[in-house]
Amino acid sequence: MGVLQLSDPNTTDENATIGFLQDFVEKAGGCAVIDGGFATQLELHGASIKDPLWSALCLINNPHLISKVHLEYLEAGADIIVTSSYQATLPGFISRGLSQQQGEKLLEKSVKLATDARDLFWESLKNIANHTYNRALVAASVGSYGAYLADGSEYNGFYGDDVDLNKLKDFHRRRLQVLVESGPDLLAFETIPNKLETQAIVELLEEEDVRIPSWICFSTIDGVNAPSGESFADCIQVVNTSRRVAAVGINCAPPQFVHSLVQNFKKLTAKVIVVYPNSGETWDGVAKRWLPSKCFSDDKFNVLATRWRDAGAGLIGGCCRTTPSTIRDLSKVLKKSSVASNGTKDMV
Ligand SMILES: C[S+](C)CC[C@H](N)C(=O)O
Ligand SMILES: N[C@@H](CCS)C(=O)O
Ligand SMILES: [Zn+2]
Repeated sequence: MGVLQLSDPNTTDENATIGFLQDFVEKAGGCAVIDGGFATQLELHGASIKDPLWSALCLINNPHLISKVHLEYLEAGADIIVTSSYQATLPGFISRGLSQQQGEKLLEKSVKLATDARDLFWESLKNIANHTYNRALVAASVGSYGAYLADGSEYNGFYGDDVDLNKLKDFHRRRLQVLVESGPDLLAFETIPNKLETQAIVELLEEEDVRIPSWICFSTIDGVNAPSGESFADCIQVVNTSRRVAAVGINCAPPQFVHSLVQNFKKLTAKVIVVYPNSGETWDGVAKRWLPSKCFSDDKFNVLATRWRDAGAGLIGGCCRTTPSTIRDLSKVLKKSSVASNGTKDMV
C-alpha cells in the first residue's frame, strides 16, 4: 500500500486548494465515497429531533450519538464524513437561550466530534494488515438558510422578499468563520435552493479568504431546475467563478433524478461532480416527517450509483434515510469496480 500524499488544503494557492480534492478523488480510484443520512441515522438510534434545530439538537443533548453515527459510517467505508452542523446556527442556538459563545462552542464541537471519530477509527486500523480503508476527510456541513428557517424552504427556494444578498452573507458569515477555525478538511454547503444563496456563498468564501476547498450542493424538486425555478446553468455559472469551490452537485433529492443531472452538470462545469441523494422519500416540512414515495432499496441505489460514477460523478454518497448499510454496499460496489479499472486497490 502506498502513502496517500495530497496537496495541502490550507495552501495559499487557490489552484492547489481545488487540486487537493481532485487528488483525493483520483487517488480513491476516480470516485470517493461520502457518508449517508446523518440526522435520520441519529433518529434510528432513538434521538428525538422534531425540533427547529433538527439534528443540531443532538450537539446539546446526545453528542455520544453523533460520535456513534460517524463511526458507523467510517466502518461502512466512507472516505468523507460530514459533520452534524447542517442545522447548527448561531441565531438558532441563541433563540433557544444559549449565548453567542455557547453557540460557537457547539459549532466547534460538531467538527471535533467528527475529527476525533476519524482519528480514532484510523488509529484502530493501525494493526490490521491489508485493510482497504482510506484515512477519511471531514467536511463541515453548512446547511442553507432554508434549513435554519425549518419550514421546508430548502426545498422551495423561496426566502421572502426581505432576504437579499447581504442578509444571506450575514447569516452565513460567523458560522463559516467558526467552522473553518475548527479545522475540518472541507466545507460542504448543502441543499442550496437558489442562485442568490449560491452568490452569497461564493462571495463569502472570497471575502473570508477561506483556504480549504468547498463543495456546493443544490436540492431539486423537479429534477431539472433548482427549487427556486432558476436553471442549474445559471446557478453553476456563479459557482464556476469561484476558485475556492472544488465540487458542485446535488444532495437530498430523489435518486431517480441524479443520472440526468450528473450528465447536465458535466456539460456546465469542469469541477468535480458530487451527488448524495436521499432514499427517495419526500420531506413534509410542516408535519416534519418523511412521506413514503419512491423509496429505493440499497441494491437499486447501488445500481444507480455506478451509473452516476460512469456519467462522471467523482464523489458519491447518500443523504436522508440512507444508512450505513447503504454506504457499506456503495463502498463495495464503487471500490470493487475501481480495482478493476485502475489496477490499484486503495490509496492508503
Ligand atoms: C433536509 S430537511 C429534512 C431538514 C429539516 C428541515 N430543515 C426542518 O427543520 O424541517
Ligand atoms: N448532512 C445532513 C443533510 C441533511 S439534508 C444530514 O445528513 O443530516
Ligand atoms: Zn438530506
